Amino acid sequence: MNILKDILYKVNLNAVVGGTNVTINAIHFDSRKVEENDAFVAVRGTVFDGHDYIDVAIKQGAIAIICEALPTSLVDGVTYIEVDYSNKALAIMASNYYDSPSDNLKLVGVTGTNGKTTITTLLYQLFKNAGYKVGLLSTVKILVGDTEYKATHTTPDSVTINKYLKLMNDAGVEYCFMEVSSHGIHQGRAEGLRFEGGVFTNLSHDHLDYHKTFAEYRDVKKSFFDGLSPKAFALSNGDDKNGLVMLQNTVAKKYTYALKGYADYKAQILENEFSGLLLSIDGSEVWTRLIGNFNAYNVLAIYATAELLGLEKVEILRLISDLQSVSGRFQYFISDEKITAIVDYAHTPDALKNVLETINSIRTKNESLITVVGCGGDRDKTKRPKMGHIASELSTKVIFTSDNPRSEKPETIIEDIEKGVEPQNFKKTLSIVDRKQAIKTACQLAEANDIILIAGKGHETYQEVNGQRFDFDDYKTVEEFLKQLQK
Ligand SMILES: CC(=O)N[C@H]1[C@@H](OP(=O)(O)OP(=O)(O)OC[C@H]2O[C@@H](n3ccc(=O)[nH]c3=O)[C@H](O)[C@@H]2O)O[C@H](CO)[C@@H](O)[C@@H]1O[C@H](C)C(=O)N[C@@H](C)C(=O)N[C@H](CCC(=O)O)C(=O)O
Ligand SMILES: Nc1ncnc2c1ncn2[C@@H]1O[C@H](COP(=O)(O)OP(=O)(O)OP(=O)(O)O)[C@@H](O)[C@H]1O
Ligand SMILES: N[C@H](CCC[C@H](N)C(=O)O)C(=O)O
Ligand SMILES: [Mg+2]
Repeated sequence: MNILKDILYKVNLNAVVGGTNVTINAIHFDSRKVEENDAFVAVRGTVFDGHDYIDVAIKQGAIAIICEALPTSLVDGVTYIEVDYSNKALAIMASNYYDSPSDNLKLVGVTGTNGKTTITTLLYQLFKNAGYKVGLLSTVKILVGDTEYKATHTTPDSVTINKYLKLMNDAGVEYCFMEVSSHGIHQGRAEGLRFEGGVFTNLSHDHLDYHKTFAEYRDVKKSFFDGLSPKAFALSNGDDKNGLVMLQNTVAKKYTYALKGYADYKAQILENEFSGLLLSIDGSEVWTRLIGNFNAYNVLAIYATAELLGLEKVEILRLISDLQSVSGRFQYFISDEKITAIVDYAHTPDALKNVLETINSIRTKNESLITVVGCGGDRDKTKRPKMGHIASELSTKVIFTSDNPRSEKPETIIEDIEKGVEPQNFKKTLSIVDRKQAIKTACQLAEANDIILIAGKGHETYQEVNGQRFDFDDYKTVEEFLKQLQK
């Protein structure tokens, strides 16, 4: 669809100057990408204000400007549209432009602090193995059927989302599972999409640099459920303190899942080993390769979602037992020297605590747990001491190191982490700025039967320093060092 009038369908318009019966080539929110006959949507961001780039966009060929405040001088031949909230207008326009692609498949959004990638990726796997054509929008990658695209965000901008949903339509995709991040909700990236269902995982400390307070962070997540339609389902974690808050005002059909409290979908952990989890779900036993208590929640959420989407219970249980673990999520190997190396994406205090507690519940007293961990630069600083505290309290030894310092000084980030270490735990800790050296040291310290946890970067294959991404892969690095040590 490329007539401006049609692209603006369902957008709340405050003012229109100029004609809307014009043909638009593409929609952009970045002036630097605008070309002849495009529409430019001026968005107020965290650093810049798109309104300052309206003139630049017009010089580059924009023939329609969508903005929250009309410029004082208008250019002839350009159509100006004033809206309340550009981000929302952009998302609705993107959906119209790509012919409402979310109407043509069953889209399920997963939100919460941790577990989104795990749940969406495993739902993708499960539905694929059930014989359907499936799509995935995740932190790790975007999949349109079997075709893979690079992901730059957990939840991409609305134009990108709709572009991929359209590709999914063209490829005959029936189900799409997508991560819905709090930044994504707050910036309206998922506005205007038709969701078949929404899933809430859990809420714990993260992104308090962006959302300022925990209440604001919670309310942003909740607003995703508030926006679901009466035909959709809203599935929430009943054991999470904020699980029922998410369902408070939604008009969608409400369901809960829980291991502890009362819920529509219940599970119990029967066995929790390094090789996997034995669960009882809705009275049936099922074995899965996924490890740790927190994954019992993920598996239950997957089961409930598949059931709500219409799959047979017996079939779902069979498919769950076939699921392969997700890259960078509790990904582990055991070296010839019997050292276990685990790479995990735990980058929040709660995730780190869960992973360490899982390892501690499985390891014996004679086996040491050596943790290598850091915190991202230009991200929530208040989680740093918390992660330092948790890592040093729950490990035998800890090496603090760098994890995407971005524009910050890595030494300063490490100092912030160290502030959370209790005096009695200081002797357990070391700080090595270079992540490669930190991993090498962990390998040298480890003895047979010990466990090395490398947390925070999971699937990432880079280290981001001052706007540049250098190749770096936790899994490959630890694999190489443990091999070298064998010689
Ligand atoms: C903090 C944040 O979320 N920023 C996102 C936001 O950018 P911004 O608000 O900083 O934009 P800005 O640079 O201030 O610019 C404002 C507007 O002016 C425009 N502009 C700017 C300059 C110019 O010359 N011309 C021009 O038109 C920009 O295109 C933009 O539309 O909007 C951009 C477009 O959608 C995003 O790419 C960008 O993500 C940045 C790169 C980012 O790192 N985001 C992270 C924090 C993020 O979104 N993470 C979540 C996952 C979090 C989780 O773990 O749950 C995610 O979903 O990925
Ligand atoms: N249900 C869960 N509850 C708590 N922690 C979890 C849960 N699932 C996974 N984790 C932990 O959180 C880490 C990140 O998991 P995952 O990538 O699935 O989360 P995410 O929500 O997609 O994160 P992001 O916000 O970065 O996209 C895992 O490596 C694991 O340590
Ligand atoms: N989606 C999260 C990922 C954090 C991963 C960690 N390795 C880091 O760079 O802080 C973020 O952008 O905050
Ligand atoms: Mg994710």
